[in-house]
Amino acid sequence: MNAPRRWPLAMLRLHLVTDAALCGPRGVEAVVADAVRGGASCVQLREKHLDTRSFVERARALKALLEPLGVPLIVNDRVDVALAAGADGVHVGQSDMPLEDARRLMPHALIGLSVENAEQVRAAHGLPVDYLGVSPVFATPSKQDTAPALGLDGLRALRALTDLPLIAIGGIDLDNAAQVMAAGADGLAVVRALCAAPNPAEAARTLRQFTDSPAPR
Ligand SMILES: Cc1ncc(COP(=O)(O)OP(=O)(O)O)c(N)n1
Ligand SMILES: Cc1ncsc1CCOP(=O)(O)O
Ligand SMILES: [Mg+2]
Repeated sequence: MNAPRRWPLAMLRLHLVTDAALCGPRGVEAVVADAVRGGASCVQLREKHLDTRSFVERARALKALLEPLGVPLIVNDRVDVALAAGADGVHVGQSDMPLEDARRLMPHALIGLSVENAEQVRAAHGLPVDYLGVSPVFATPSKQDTAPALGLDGLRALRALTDLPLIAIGGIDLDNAAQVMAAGADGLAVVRALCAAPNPAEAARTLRQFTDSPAPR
């Protein structure tokens, strides 16, 4: 049995995962502000190259931006950074801090876990997790070290194994978002579709149409 859901599904529908390089000269904060205005319902700060101090500063700045808007901030990989910045949660993968340790350190946080196959989905049963990030649905240039793409059939197969909220990630864009939702995702997580969008607010608005009115499965 998983713990009762503490975070409403509505908060998980459209998950912006940041990429500072793709945000470019606009900067991460401006892109996040724009995407949230369009309907991004949660933000994951993902920094693979920042030093710890800069990571904490960026997380604090985003938390200050998002708190008044009621949009949760999740930190990728780093429980210490999430705690220091007062973030709402953390996203951990299969090689990151074990989920149970993250939960012990952040008892009330929004905690997500990456899963790439059926074994990992089964192993997540009973863990104190709020959502599973299912990846990668499609091949993506945004992350190189992934398992082979699941495809829509792979996503459907994982959907059949769990009632935990499934947030699909990897190669999701405006053209395939409807199919991904129809294959059983509860929400979408995207990097390029928002960080590289000429108009992140408009892109978020369009993606929200797919997450909020999914085609029948
Ligand atoms: C929502 C979501 N799902 C999956 C991931 C991938 O996490 P992980 O496997 O730990 O890989 P990195 O993002 O740390 O490179 C994610 N970040 N978000
Ligand atoms: C962080 C991450 N985890 C699995 S795939 C991925 C990158 C997704 O990026 P994009 O939405 O640009 O394909
Ligand atoms: Mg990770």
